[in-house]
Amino acid sequence: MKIIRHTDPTWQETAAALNRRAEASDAVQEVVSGVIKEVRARGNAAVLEFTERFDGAQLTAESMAISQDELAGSWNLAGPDLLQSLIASHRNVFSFAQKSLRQNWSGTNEQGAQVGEVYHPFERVGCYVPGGSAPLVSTAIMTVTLASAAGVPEIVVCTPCGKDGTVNPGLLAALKLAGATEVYKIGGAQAIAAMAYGTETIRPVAKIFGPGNSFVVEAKRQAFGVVSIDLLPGPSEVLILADRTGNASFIAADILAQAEHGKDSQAGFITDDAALLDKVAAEVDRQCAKLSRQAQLRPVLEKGVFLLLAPSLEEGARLVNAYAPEHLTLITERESDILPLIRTAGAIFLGNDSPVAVGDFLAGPSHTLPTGGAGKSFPGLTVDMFQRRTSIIRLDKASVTLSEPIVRSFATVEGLDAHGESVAIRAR
Ligand SMILES: NC(=O)c1ccc[n+]([C@@H]2O[C@H](COP(=O)([O-])OP(=O)(O)OC[C@H]3O[C@@H](n4cnc5c(N)ncnc54)[C@H](O)[C@@H]3O)[C@@H](O)[C@H]2O)c1
Ligand SMILES: [Zn+2]
Repeated sequence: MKIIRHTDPTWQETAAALNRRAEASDAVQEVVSGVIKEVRARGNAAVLEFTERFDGAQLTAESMAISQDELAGSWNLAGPDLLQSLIASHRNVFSFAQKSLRQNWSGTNEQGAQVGEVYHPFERVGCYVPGGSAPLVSTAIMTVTLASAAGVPEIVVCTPCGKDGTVNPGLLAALKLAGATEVYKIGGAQAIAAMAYGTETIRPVAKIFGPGNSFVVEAKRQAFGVVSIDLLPGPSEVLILADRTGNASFIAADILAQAEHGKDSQAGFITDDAALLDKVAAEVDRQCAKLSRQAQLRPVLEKGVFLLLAPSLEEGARLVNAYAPEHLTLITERESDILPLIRTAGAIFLGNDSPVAVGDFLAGPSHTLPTGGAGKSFPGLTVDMFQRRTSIIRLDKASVTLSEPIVRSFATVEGLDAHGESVAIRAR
């Protein structure tokens, strides 16, 4: 763990380094553009080759698709305990999504023209569900459920398989419950390219959703334009901002829950209370010893965890905004002062009793959230991202007459006399 104090001589530089930008390394960009190029040119053959190279699985064009029977059968393999939990989580996520659906509306403008917005679900979307280091059963619920709630008829899912070519049955059960209509057991940049450009087996989608590792996220970024995308949800992270009212054991538990994701995940703790900082550091060490995923925890604790003593909670909030964390936990007796200052967090967890893990699995908002600083430009996944909006305009004689002089002056200055005439001809 890195410990940083505002009294350190290097404080300014360390604080400035927390101001992140979401960009993939040159190496990742290069690998991904190579994969996309191959998949565009050679379709299935390239997808299958990359699956063998990166996932160690030998698939064929037929075996890369999971049949509806296999999907339905997963329900019996998943076990009653997991099924109950999937159903509970799905209920919360579906009901949250229904509340944030956009509705059609229609009104009149100042000239009396009818104006409004109409929303339709996308016809065909792609959801990526990560599976490289763990089967992200929860991500199936947290993306596909929103597509279903928006009424998308064709929901394609790609998720990587293990070396033996299988996908965790619990993950398949979650996909079935959430409403996936096609599932392919491919992952990484090759899966994103297949959904964006299509192959002999996978018809292209209009928009791609869902989190993944740096290869997946970079592939979505490079496919943007051919398809639209939701956001850039990469390796998971948490930041905790607390004053003296923070519970050191709870805070340490959340840091460790984050660190066990392993690899590129990050956890930070910012406080204005020096005694709390020391207690949290001691608690992290104490609790870590009892956990099972030491291989994932140790490297993250070494490189990806920092504890920071800030001169004030306001300065802490400024650092939070610069960092733009995926998850922020805010614990303070001055919540009404500090909460309004936070502008870039993907999701905010309030108070000592709100573990991030409940947001990961159950609470209701999608856990698919911007990471790596992308929170400055992107919000987390919402159901309306599965709705395509269009606008409606209708005029009549009265409103066209009232609009005409205004159009004429724009047309004159822009030198577009046919525009002016197309309105005048109706107003006369
Ligand atoms: N931000 C969010 O909302 C959110 C939610 C859930 C998960 N996540 C993150 O998603 C990530 C999932 O990552 P993962 O790796 O477990 O699964 P993944 O499915 O995203 O990635 C696995 C794929 O990456 C490809 N790959 C691996 N190494 C490669 C290489 N060297 N070159 C090219 N391709 C390669 C492989 O094709 C493999 O199928 C985690 O970092 C997790 O934190 C984020
Ligand atoms: Zn998590």
